[in-house]
Amino acid sequence: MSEQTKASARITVARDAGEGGTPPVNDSAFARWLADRAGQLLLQVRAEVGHEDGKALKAAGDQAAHELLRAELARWRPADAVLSEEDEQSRVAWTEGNRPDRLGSNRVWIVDPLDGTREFSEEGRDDWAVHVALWTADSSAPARLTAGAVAMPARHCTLATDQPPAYPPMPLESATGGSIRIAASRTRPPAFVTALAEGLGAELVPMGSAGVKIAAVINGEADAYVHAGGQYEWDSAAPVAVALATGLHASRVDGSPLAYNQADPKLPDLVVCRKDLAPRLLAALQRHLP
Ligand SMILES: Nc1ncnc2c1ncn2[C@@H]1O[C@H](COP(=O)(O)O)[C@@H](OP(=O)(O)O)[C@H]1O
Ligand SMILES: [Mg+2]
Repeated sequence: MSEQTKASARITVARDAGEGGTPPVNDSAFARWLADRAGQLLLQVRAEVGHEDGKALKAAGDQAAHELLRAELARWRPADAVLSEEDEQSRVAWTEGNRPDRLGSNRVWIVDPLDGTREFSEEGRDDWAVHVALWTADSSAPARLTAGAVAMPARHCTLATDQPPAYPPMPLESATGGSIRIAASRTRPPAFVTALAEGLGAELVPMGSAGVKIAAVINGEADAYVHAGGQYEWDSAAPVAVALATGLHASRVDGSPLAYNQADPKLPDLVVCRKDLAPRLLAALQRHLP
């Protein structure tokens, strides 16, 4: 047995032994419960596998969290469909006549078992998350996202729609120097983001994980999150569910609405910010769109 297989076996044993009890019936509370369980498992994987081989750690984390989410959703929400980053066919853009179950389902869990995989593999970094969202076809909720949870276990923090956080306060000029703080990917920021920030007199705040960046806007640590150039539904569904429940603005960078459980799961760009900032930011973004 290789060292990695041994580590995976130990983790599986520990996961099975770690009883999660009976989860809440309420979908939002269930999303929090599930994201927290996967988050705790990921901390365990990190501790057991170690950071020596980053690739092995990423693979072990992705797999362990994915399997836990899959198993618990099958056990506690057996009638619901699932769209998970780690499913083999998750990136397929489906066509009529060849449709996965989720496109005909009323309830679809959209999950990212480990968002910020790169940061998870880097020792000392805490900007990675577990995303669990529920999309329902007949929902009147914005973007039809009826539940969402973002667990950030290395930050000891989980944001979820069962207790939507308070709307972030306007930042004090004394704290920010009056400039807008835009959270952006530390490794794959949009090509235009430096020019966008210069045009707005804004400061860029690089971080890993879409969930952590949207959480930063929710917590008031940043004023906006801007992304373009590629992403999938699971990267944003859960944190956008919490941001919308909090009352924040979330849309595509051209201002059009975000839509989930689409035939093609690509959702390449988005902006999340306080409502007062949205008109100014969207107008500035217009100048950078093709
Ligand atoms: N250009 C791109 N194409 C596809 N996915 C992208 C992307 N830029 C960012 N992402 C995904 O968005 C998530 C947040 O990225 P970042 O930390 O760079 O902001 C990551 O998810 P995963 O970690 O789940 O793969 C990353 O893979
Ligand atoms: Mg992701």
